Amino acid sequence: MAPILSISGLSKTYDTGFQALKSVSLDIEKGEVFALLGPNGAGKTTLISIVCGIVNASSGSVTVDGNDIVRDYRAARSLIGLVPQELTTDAFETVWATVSFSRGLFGKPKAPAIVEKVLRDLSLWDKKDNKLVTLSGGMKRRVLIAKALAHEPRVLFLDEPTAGVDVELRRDMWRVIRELRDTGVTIILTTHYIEEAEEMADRVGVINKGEIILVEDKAELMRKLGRKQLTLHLADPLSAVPAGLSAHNLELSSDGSELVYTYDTQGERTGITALLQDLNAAGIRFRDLQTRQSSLEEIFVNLVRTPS
Ligand SMILES: Nc1ncnc2c1ncn2[C@@H]1O[C@H](COP(=O)(O)OP(=O)(O)OP(=O)(O)O)[C@@H](O)[C@H]1O
Repeated sequence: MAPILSISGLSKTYDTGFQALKSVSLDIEKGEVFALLGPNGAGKTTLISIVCGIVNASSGSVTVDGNDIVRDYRAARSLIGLVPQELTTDAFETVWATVSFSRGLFGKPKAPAIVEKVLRDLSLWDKKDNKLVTLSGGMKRRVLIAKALAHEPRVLFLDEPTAGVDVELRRDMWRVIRELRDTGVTIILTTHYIEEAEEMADRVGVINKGEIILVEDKAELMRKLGRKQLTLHLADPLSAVPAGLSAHNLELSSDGSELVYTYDTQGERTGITALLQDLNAAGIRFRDLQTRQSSLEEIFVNLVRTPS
């Protein structure tokens, strides 16, 4: 299946001479949730702004469902919705008016039934006559999404959808985004919350200093780069790792009560069997054990860490 969004060799140098994007290529499949992760200033907003026609690229091309964003800009733009971070419309408008107006901006004919469906899907229907100023933060965020959906885009960009919101609202937003995905909308979200990517995404792309340094299926990424730790809770504390166990990659906790073994989930052998045999031979008994996989957070920090 052809990708719904295809970005090819995209570069951007701002007037200041700063190169914010360096030949970025990326294909987004229809119906997926793609999380673009990156530290501050990595180029996420620049990338989205180019695709949405807000910023011009210096070179490269982008197509949306086969429509070039420069040559066929009308067709391309009508397929895209953008949920910005902030609500900038008139605070004294009603929800209904502001969402209907957004549809008009794309030259689409009035369609009360579609606006109604969008508002109902986002649980905003009973707020339709409320002025924006009277809404809670969570409801305002929903209005932002409703505005971006009013012209029935097939690809929805969410720029930091949960920046600065509390945990409850974040979970609420995640549910809303999942429901949208279930209706067939392709979703691309930028975030610096690893938890968000881990929770929501089918695939993860990492951008750093204007370059895409990795694109991977999320589960595959965690499997590939993930390291696992096996913690053994000892029956009797040790003062040092016994010499007989020095061949294993072991660390002893400061109170001597736990041995931590780190291994690569990618390795042919984990080494756990040999470790357990050697522990037995050394007469070390343990009361309990647990394993822990690295989180996307740890993987991400390792990826973007500048070598010192
Ligand atoms: N109009 C502009 N003129 C010059 N430099 C710019 C302009 N807009 C952005 N930049 C620079 O380009 C780089 C990338 O910015 P961008 O906003 O795309 O990053 P980001 O990944 O979205 O960051 P954040 O997570 O902080 O939003 C930054 O160094 C920024 O200072």
